[in-house]
Amino acid sequence: MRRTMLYLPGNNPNMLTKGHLFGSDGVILDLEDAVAMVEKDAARILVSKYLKQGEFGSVEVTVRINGIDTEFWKKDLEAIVPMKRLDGIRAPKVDSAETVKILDEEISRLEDKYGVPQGKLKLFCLLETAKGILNAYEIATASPRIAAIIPGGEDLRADLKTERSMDGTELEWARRFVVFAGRAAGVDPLDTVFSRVTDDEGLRKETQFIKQLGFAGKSIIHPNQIRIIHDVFNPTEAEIAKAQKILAAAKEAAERGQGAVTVDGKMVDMPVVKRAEYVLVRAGLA
Ligand SMILES: CC(C)(COP(=O)(O)OP(=O)(O)OC[C@H]1O[C@@H](n2cnc3c(N)ncnc32)[C@H](O)[C@@H]1OP(=O)(O)O)[C@@H](O)C(=O)NCCC(=O)NCCSC(=O)C[C@@](O)(CC(=O)O)C(=O)O
Ligand SMILES: [Mg+2]
Repeated sequence: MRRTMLYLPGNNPNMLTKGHLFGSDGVILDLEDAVAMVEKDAARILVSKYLKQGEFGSVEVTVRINGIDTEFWKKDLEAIVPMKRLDGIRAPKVDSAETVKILDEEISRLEDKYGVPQGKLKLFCLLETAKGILNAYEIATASPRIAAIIPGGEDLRADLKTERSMDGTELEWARRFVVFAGRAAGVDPLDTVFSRVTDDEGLRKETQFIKQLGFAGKSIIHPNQIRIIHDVFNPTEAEIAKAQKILAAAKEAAERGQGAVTVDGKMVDMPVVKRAEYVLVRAGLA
């Protein structure tokens, strides 16, 4: 599950040490925008050291490298690819399949060089420009490494020459498009960060909205955001009971040779069964 992926600034030993203890599904050790230019080299060394020696429990560990238009990205990859505890790479500002190919080739070269199984490292692509959003499907299908596509809301707002609103209207179309592209490609659509770290109600509302759109989870910047997002994504007891009732009724119907049946006055057919199964997957019961 990728309900929550917590950013840990790569130059902050305090956050790198305890970041995996808060209960998020993943952590993102950041070498890009959370790290000032003068700290880039120090952060790379620190992150590499944490991947080598640090304890991350069972969370999914990714590193956000710098963009391929910078002088840093190759050095970033060289420092992290050999490290056993790395599960994936979050690439910023991906705007075309060509960007994915460049990243893919370099990661493959380094996997070969360091004896890492080919394809072990997954790619999480941040789409942070209008061009990147429009190319979402070709990006999502550009390599078997792609695990997720993610709109980078803050950079995208800058590219769109708009501002952050309370309800995120300016991102609505991009979010819907990323969900369609991700689901069509069979990769996870993950949402961008919610920047108002003390606005719990705002976060809950936004999470309910993006879950309803079809996102699989959300990037986060503060540990306090984890509980709220899990609360929204985790099925309730009532949802679990309903899903179990639907699956039992559908099984009985199938045994009688019926494809559709009524449960509590509503039709249950194959798509409803699939959704019920997904509820149980999210509850960890399937
Ligand atoms: C916001 C703030 C400064 C607030 O700090 P404050 O210190 O005021 O918070 P407090 O409440 O006082 O912290 C209480 C205790 O929790 C600890 N604690 C807090 N945050 C923690 C954490 N993340 N990990 C572990 N520990 C944490 C803290 O160390 C303290 O521990 P202690 O001192 O021991 O009591 C802090 O959270 C923070 O730096 N966040 C990460 C920021 C970041 O990474 N930005 C870049 C990624 S986004 C981006 O790039 C946008 C994107 O590119 C992509 C996209 O959308 O995906 C786009 O374009 O959209
Ligand atoms: Mg960004």
